[in-house]
Amino acid sequence: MNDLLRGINLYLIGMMGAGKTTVGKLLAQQLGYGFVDTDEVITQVAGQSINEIFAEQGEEAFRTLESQVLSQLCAYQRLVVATGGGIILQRANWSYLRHGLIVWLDVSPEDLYHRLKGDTSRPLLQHDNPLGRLQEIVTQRQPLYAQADVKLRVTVNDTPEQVMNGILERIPTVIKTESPQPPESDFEAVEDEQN
Ligand SMILES: Nc1ncnc2c1ncn2[C@@H]1O[C@H](COP(=O)(O)OP(=O)(O)OP(=O)(O)O)[C@@H](O)[C@H]1O
Ligand SMILES: O=C(O)C1=C[C@@H](O)[C@@H](O)[C@H](O)C1
Ligand SMILES: [Mg+2]
Repeated sequence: MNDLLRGINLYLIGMMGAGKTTVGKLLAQQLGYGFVDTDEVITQVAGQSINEIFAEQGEEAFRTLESQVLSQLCAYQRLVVATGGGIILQRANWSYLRHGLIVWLDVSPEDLYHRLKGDTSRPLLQHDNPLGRLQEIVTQRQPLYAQADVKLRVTVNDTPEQVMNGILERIPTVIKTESPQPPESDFEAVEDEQN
């Protein structure tokens, strides 16, 4: 698999709660890659939680930080990057994501709700109807997530290990391999014609 990937980064995209952080860590371990979580880097750089950044600086400031962090990752190879759920919203981010292979973990709003109910760390879900909010956000973002190179539908029955294996199985089908060298005999035939 590492020969096929030739060090390119893997970017996991998808809704909050899709499993990008959970599966990303496993995938990095399996590939011997480094692991970076953009949400984690942002909270370290800002010295604030995501809730605090949204409340004190606003979502736009968060999106600016997110874009800066993502752009800097292009300088590195052999990374699995768990992105924030909204990373796909800014057009400029797509050129950074396209630096590597983009993998979408596609989870239904109902399954996301099941995973995240009671969670207070995602500011966009601090809502009186979190399931309705998830349904709205999924509907808005679906066409953007669908631009990924690898699209993996994940259901409640899929363990993080199964999701990781699903990603690894699909990579060979989407990697653009270098065109193979012609066999030795073809070179000889060309040389023969020239002589
Ligand atoms: N395949 C899975 N099966 C069961 N639970 C899972 C699976 N993937 C993730 N979870 C659980 O769902 C929750 C959210 O997962 P995680 O934090 O990895 O999502 P995320 O995509 O990184 O979300 P965010 O965009 O908010 O960072 C966690 O409690 C995690 O343990
Ligand atoms: O889907 C989103 O917009 C977000 C997802 C999380 O990963 C965080 O980046 C933040 O809570 C916003
Ligand atoms: Mg995450």
